[in-house]
Amino acid sequence: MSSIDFAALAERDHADPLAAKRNLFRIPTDTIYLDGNSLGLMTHATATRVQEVVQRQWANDGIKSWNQHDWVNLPSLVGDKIAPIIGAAPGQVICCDSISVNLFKVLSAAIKLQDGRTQVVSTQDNFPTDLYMVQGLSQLLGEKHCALTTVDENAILEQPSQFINEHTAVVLLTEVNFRTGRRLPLQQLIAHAHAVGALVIVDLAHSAGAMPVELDAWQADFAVGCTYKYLNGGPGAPAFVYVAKRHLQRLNQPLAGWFGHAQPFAFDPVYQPADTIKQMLSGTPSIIAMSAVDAALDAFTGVDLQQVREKSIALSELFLELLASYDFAHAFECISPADPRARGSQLSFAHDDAYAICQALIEANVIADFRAPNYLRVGFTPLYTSYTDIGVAVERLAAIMQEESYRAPRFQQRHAVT
Ligand SMILES: Cc1ncc(COP(=O)(O)O)c(C=O)c1O
Ligand SMILES: Nc1c(O)cccc1C(=O)C[C@H](N)C(=O)O
Repeated sequence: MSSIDFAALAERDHADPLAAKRNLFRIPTDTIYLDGNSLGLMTHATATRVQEVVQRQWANDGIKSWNQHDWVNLPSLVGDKIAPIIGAAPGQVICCDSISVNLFKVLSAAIKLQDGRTQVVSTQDNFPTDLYMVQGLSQLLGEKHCALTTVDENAILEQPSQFINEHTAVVLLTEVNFRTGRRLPLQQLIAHAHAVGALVIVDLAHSAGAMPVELDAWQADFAVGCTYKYLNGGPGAPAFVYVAKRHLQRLNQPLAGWFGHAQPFAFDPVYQPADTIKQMLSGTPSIIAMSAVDAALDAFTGVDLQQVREKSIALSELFLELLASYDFAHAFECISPADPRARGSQLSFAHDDAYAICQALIEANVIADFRAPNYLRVGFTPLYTSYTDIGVAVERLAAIMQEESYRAPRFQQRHAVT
């Protein structure tokens, strides 16, 4: 048995320097949303902006809007808004396509820069699309030009020289593991890769907006990330890609589309890439979706990402502490690192009944998610998750576990998206 001290949690919310940011978001009624690591919530400003783009810009100004509302520069404007969140100086980030497509562009370009080296090293448990993109490129170019080696996360940390060495062309690392929430020490791994002449591509899907990221200071070569998780850009929102300034003049990305041309409206039959980050564009940007990202990013105005990180750690530690006070806690094996500095902004628990428990939580308006084979994930978004939220979530979880309501047949039925 346990009882949660909600007065103490309310005090922590009162003292929270980020508390006011919660008002910028549409929080579904009576809902504790712990899935911002998959799809962030919508801001009020986003809804207003999408209305504006659709009802006024497109409806009234039609094609004139490319100039009148600067639609044509939206990818780089949004890129420059994302840049400070990931520690990049202006001119190195652009918003476009998906992580998958952007990975294909930077992987191909990086391999080409390496002139002779062919090995791409990544982690076995990386998000599958990252590995698929290397496999696809390998099929296209042939194993002799691009070959994937996957390595266990522990092994890469314990013996970096064994896996990242003079044979390695590119190291592809996701900072935070989507399944376990484990955070890799990127700065250290980038330094090691550079010492042996390898280039590094970083996937920031679970980092951007959740913690400080210092791409320029770490000297990352390339990075990709999505805007639909902690940046709250909306379902399928366009992703971003970072190319370090030092590579911009000598890059050759293969999805050479007209928006990446030096002069798209010259309609030149011969491709001539822009010499700026715009060369990473391919086709026409999705303006409505990108406008949603643009508006959502305003929630980061004045935000200190160190404070975001501190609150993320405090929320996750609170979750663990409250959970531990219940008898049923022993059945939840936390597979995320015990040291909060080695985690992203989520906790993952292995439990034999994780799927049914997750469904029961969702029915109780605690939105968590499930990842195969038996992991329950809870994500913390410091801009809108409160300390009281954590108390309510654990209290509702306790009711589900104590009453064993998750055993009901309706919670066993699997959905297509989990
Ligand atoms: C680490 C990581 N990379 C890539 C993706 C997917 O990228 P996209 O669907 O934008 O191609 C995800 C989640 O969807 C992810 O967690
Ligand atoms: N991108 C997603 C989607 O289009 C549908 C459902 C979930 C997602 C996700 O973001 C999955 C996510 N990358 C994960 O960490 O599991």
